[in-house]
Amino acid sequence: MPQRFSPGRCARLIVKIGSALLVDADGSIRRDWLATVAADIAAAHAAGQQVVIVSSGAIALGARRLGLSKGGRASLEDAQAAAAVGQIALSQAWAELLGSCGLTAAQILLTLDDLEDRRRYLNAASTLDRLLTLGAVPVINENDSVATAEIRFGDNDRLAARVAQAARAQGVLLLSDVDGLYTANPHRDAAATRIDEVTHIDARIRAMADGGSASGMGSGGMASKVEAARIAQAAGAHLAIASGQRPHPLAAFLAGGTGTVFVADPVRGARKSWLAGRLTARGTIHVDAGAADALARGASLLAAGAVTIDGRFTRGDVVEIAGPDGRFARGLAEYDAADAVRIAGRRSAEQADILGYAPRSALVHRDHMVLL
Ligand SMILES: Nc1ncnc2c1ncn2[C@@H]1O[C@H](COP(=O)(O)OP(=O)(O)O)[C@@H](O)[C@H]1O
Ligand SMILES: N[C@@H](CCC(=O)OP(=O)(O)O)C(=O)O
Repeated sequence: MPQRFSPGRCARLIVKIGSALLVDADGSIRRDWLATVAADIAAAHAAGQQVVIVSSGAIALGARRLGLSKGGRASLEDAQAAAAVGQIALSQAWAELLGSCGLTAAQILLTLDDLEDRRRYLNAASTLDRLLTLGAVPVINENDSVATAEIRFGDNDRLAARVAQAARAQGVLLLSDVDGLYTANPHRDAAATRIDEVTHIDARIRAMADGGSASGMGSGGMASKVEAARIAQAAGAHLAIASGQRPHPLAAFLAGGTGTVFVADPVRGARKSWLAGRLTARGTIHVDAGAADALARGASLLAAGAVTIDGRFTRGDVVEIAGPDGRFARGLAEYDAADAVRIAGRRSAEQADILGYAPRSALVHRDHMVLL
């Protein structure tokens, strides 16, 4: 295990547990195994660490109880119903198992919007902070019963990375049925080898990860873990993928077990890190090559460099910025879309006449922009 991520030293650690680990093939909770995870968390807690659990499994658990096909994922309505039934069983199991180790479980169910909207994000962050300070162990899942197709994470990997950001955690551990990122899906390619450390996620790394879930219970596959890693890195947290197949998986990893570590980027400001981790944007500003170069060197985006503008956004909304080679930055719009369209490609001197008011210094200011 690379020395740069020492999970035992993280004051705050997020541990995400996938459906395939939590739920048996017959649809029941793997209680004995889960008890060993609870014991590991209690040990970490006793050593002074604050641990947040992101627990999948509601849909898989509920599907069995409702007799739904395809693990409850045949339709959005099935998944919503299955989650409503499964989540009760899941919370009960966590409350009992953590309780028997002397810990207080605290459930939080989040939707994508709770973390994408800055005000709601700050609200969720302060709830988390308070719970951790009070010594409780937050157990988080997506609120699948009300999540809709458009407004949902759909996988708990990216949710865990966003939670790490909200909790200002130093590390995320994704426990899965596979012990890391391989050069190809190891279930399909016997020659695939595990990668120990990734500092920069590029197209080559993304191409290694399949989106499908071999167990048929999970949803994200490796692709969502790599995307989660990118969010965590940008938030200044290390992320590791490790196997949860055996009892006491957290203790095994903390003791130096194997896995793939995605090394954190240098920490940036809280707002920029929130921006980098966002999953949605209201529009896209397409810029020319000159503007793309200027932004890469740290400049603000001036209206003169904009070529076309897509989407409906208002001032302060998050927009993506795409150059000739594709999307490369994200920031807060200084104008509503309608005004942005009117001044796109125009020099500063022309803008006041077009707008009828004094133009702002940029379409997207560099203080409210991150390069991806
Ligand atoms: N490059 C890869 N390296 C490792 N596993 C991969 C890769 N590409 C795809 N996978 C698949 O990802 C699966 C883990 O994702 P998933 O089933 O969603 O797990 P979880 O329920 O833990 O989120 C592995 O079992 C494997 O089949
Ligand atoms: N929120 C869903 C889990 C979705 C999910 O990410 O599953 P997994 O890929 O197993 O971590 C549930 O509780 O069933």
